[in-house]
Amino acid sequence: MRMRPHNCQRDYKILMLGLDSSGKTTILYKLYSKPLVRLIPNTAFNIEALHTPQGEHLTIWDISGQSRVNWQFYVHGNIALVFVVDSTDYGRVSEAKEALWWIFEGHKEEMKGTLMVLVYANKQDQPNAMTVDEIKDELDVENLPRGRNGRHRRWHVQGASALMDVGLWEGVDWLCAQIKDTRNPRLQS
Ligand SMILES: Nc1nc2c(ncn2[C@@H]2O[C@H](COP(=O)(O)OP(=O)(O)OP(=O)(O)O)[C@@H](O)[C@H]2O)c(=O)[nH]1
Ligand SMILES: [Mg+2]
Repeated sequence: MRMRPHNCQRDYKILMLGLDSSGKTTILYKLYSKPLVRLIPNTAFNIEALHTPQGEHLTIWDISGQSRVNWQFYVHGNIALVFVVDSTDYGRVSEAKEALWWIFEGHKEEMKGTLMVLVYANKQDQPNAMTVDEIKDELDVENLPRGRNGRHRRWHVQGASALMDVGLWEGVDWLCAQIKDTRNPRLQS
């Protein structure tokens, strides 16, 4: 059975980035290929809004990885970054790391409110895929710069196969749990 986010109650903007061909659009398509789906396609990006039966609302912006320069136009105002990696692409994993770090280091002001990083280690259906731990180490996710007021950014590397529809909702559910935590006054800093 699919896991669905069950604890998001407001509108949240979420940015999905990653190198070209990592699987972003496939992930988006799989996540929203349900009766709840509302699709707003565009040439450079896709936006999908999910309304769950409980009234939760996530808006995910899927930006093409082909021209990374364009990413700068979308980095502002996202509560979370979803970064997608092709786990089979050993030749470009260092480029993926460089891209991930550039998002944060090159856009400190715009990204300061982005408190969560969900990495999809995608294409796990392939036998030669790097593991979740390998992707975590290759991207050095643990050491990403801190957010607003030096606040620790929460991160999670989720093994996934967009093709087989595996791991995607687990990632979304993690995001929703983190978003819920940010509303918890005890955890505000
Ligand atoms: N084996 C496998 N292939 C996948 C998976 N996810 C995506 N693909 C394939 O990877 C290719 C690229 O997928 P896209 O979703 O178009 O990649 P993208 O990240 O949106 O690429 P850009 O829009 O160019 O930035 C397609 O041929 C997909 O079928 C997966 O989990 N496993
Ligand atoms: Mg795409």
